[in-house]
Amino acid sequence: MSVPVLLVTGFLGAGKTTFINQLLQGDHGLRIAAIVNDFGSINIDAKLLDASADGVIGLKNGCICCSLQGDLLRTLKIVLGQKPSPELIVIEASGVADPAGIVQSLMDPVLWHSARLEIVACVIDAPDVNDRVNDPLWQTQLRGSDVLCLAKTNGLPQDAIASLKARLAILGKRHVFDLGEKLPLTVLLSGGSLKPRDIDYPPLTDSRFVHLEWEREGQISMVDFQAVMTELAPNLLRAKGFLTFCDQPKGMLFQLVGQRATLVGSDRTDEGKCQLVLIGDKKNFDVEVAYSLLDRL
Ligand SMILES: Nc1nc2c(ncn2[C@@H]2O[C@H](COP(=O)(O)OP(=O)(O)OP(=O)(O)O)[C@@H](O)[C@H]2O)c(=O)[nH]1
Repeated sequence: MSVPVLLVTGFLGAGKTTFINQLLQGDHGLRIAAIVNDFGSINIDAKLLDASADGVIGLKNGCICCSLQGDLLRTLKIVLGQKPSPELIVIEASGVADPAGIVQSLMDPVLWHSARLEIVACVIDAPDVNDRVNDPLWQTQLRGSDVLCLAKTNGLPQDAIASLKARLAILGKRHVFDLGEKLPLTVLLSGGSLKPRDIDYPPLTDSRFVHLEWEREGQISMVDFQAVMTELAPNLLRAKGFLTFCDQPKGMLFQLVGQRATLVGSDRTDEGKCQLVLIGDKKNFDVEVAYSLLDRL
């Protein structure tokens, strides 16, 4: 029998990993396998996904919408060969991916017999919509999806959420869910087209992003790190990493989306090691400058 595939897309930092973790922890009773695509070579998202998934496989060093299409198909075959086999496969696209490229790969007629694309869900950072609405990649991700899932609605008034849903409906998206309402998986899956589909536009090849990966053995100073990030943040779209700070007993997970940064204790850090990924727009993020600042830490 063919295993349904849920493809989760959405802009950098929209909330895809958080959403998938909620799915993995849900009481649906399904065996779910997750495939996660990190833009760089450091597999941060795979580490953040809940260990309860029936196998989390990270695909790194490229994007499954273009350079890693072959890897995606090979990985799906491995996942499908697991015993017992998964009842749902969730694929998390990287935040720079055009879902059309991934959908194209999944339309492979041989694969379709064993894994069928059920639905493409786009996670939207609700408070961020005004800043993103004219971004061509954001628009492409929206257009290539069957359902939209609004993340980060906690703290937004109900009428703001309702008007956002109405606005997205005008863009042709009838199925807009608020993730704050703890969406049942069955409801989400029922929003799909449930049949193979054609792509009616060429996938976007977006090379406007640059990223930097920085690793360091040993601890760093929190004050110095905050100073570096304060300098870099205005030119970043996304940053995430596991860090170990002097005088802190535990490693920490650092997340930056736009100008919102968080630092929380984490068990998933590698002992005594720092790993950081920064992503920005080529126009204003200077990787060399960023490296030189980080290397002073
Ligand atoms: N307040 C709040 N924060 C959220 C919510 N969802 C995600 N976040 C935060 O937003 C940041 C990014 O979340 P992720 O789930 O890693 O986003 P992502 O889309 O997987 O990010 P990339 O894959 O790196 O593009 C993290 O700091 C999350 O804790 C939410 O519903 N509410």
